[in-house]
Amino acid sequence: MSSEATEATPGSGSLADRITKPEESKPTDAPSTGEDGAPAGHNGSELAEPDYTVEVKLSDLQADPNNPLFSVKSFEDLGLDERILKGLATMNFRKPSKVQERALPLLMSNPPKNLVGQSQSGTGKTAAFVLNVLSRLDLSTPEMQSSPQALILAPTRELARQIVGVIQIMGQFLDGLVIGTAVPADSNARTGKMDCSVVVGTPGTVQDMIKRRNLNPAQLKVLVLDEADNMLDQQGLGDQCIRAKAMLPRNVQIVLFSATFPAHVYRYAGKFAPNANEITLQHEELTVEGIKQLYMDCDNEEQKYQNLVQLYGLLTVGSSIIFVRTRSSAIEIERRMVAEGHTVASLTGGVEGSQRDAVIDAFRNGDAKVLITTNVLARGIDVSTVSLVVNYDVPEEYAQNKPSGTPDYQTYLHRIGRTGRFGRIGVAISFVANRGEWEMLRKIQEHFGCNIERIDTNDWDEVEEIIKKTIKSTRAQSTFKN
Ligand SMILES: Nc1ncnc2c1ncn2[C@@H]1O[C@H](COP(=O)(O)OP(=O)(O)OP(=O)(O)O)[C@@H](O)[C@H]1O
Repeated sequence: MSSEATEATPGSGSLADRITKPEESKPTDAPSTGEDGAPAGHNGSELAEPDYTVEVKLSDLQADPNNPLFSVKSFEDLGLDERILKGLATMNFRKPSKVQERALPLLMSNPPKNLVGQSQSGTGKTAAFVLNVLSRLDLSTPEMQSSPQALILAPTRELARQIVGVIQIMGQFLDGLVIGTAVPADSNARTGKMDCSVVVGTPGTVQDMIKRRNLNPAQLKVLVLDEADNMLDQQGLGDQCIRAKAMLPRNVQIVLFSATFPAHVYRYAGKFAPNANEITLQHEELTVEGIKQLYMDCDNEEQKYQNLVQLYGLLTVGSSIIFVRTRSSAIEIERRMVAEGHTVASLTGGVEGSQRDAVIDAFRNGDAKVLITTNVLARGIDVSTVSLVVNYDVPEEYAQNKPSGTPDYQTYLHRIGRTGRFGRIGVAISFVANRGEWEMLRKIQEHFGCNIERIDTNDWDEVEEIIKKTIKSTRAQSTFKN
């Protein structure tokens, strides 16, 4: 796994920067929502796409028992508090997805039980754990409002901030709810106390805050690990999670979620969250149907760059993410493309937090449409306008016990899962420049039993037609009619 996802500088920042009350962040008018559910400005699709012809209804997908978005129940049936239902209504969430419908009764029953939950990328795992967290809070006194009662850990600052955004909107009608963000501070930031009801953060910073007594774990009732397989499997992050858990009350409810749980991590997850209820996927259910997977042959590394530039006009049709192996190649590709007059942004683990925040925020709101990044953004990031993912380098695993040329299956699935969110269609193109990459992609295809189609770069008109056609249907399906 890439070391990019680990935190560079555990620390803590100013209170004002880190703690938000929902009422402060509430827009003056009712939040505008994308037709699919998520509010605009919080990843929702506010796409005004006039030129499509096909419409796939979200309600049709949610009525199909074989679809991961299927449910028979409504949110009302799940016994949620009125104020939380009101929050969901502003997000235009009409019906739960399969994982939400299955997980919520298990999560919310008493006495609380641990849960290990798996569901495909983009199927609404965040809401599943956030709704349980919000349901379990006691906000009856100012003292409780400022006592951390739930702790949510995520592998990167971007994901932690995104989860904070979801809680802000979903919990906006819960008076007294205060949310704290515990992510590495910029080097000049001050330290502050986490006087809030929910803390979302990265493991190193959280562990550090507990140690420095800036975060009092005494009242914690729920611990959530998002992207749990990655957190538990990755050196550094795993240790930080274990140490953070050891500092929490013994009876805390432990909730682990991910789209992927490779067998060895799954066994370990069972130890981290003992006697847990389990929601798992069959191996053949892992891939998301709406993502069209393609690959392009490139003669050499330089031709990868040339192909990317050729693709550029298509990339800007929606938003797109280009995944590369190293920070230095992200920076180099950005430099060359910008020098040639293209507008692209890059985000890697090598830059200060505030700069990373500025880049991801620009990407979310559409100011930057092409984002070059490493595995640091492979997981969890939810930007519904992403219609194209490029694997500039096929993801490879670099574990000591793995021979070179071992594909990183999980990362492939998470990377391509940045598109095709909640029933949308997206395109994922992998560049293949040598025998090794070709072999890895072949293994990925075999592993997931999926079809990764070749597109011929000798005829760019045809390439354009294939991708545009799919992106066009992507856009068609981005505006769900409920
Ligand atoms: N019940 C719902 N109705 C409508 N939209 C929903 C619903 N639940 C979630 N969504 C939307 O679906 C998108 C994907 O949700 P989320 O980010 O939680 O997926 P995920 O399962 O955590 O994916 P990943 O594995 O990539 O982290 C979000 O934009 C979210 O707002």
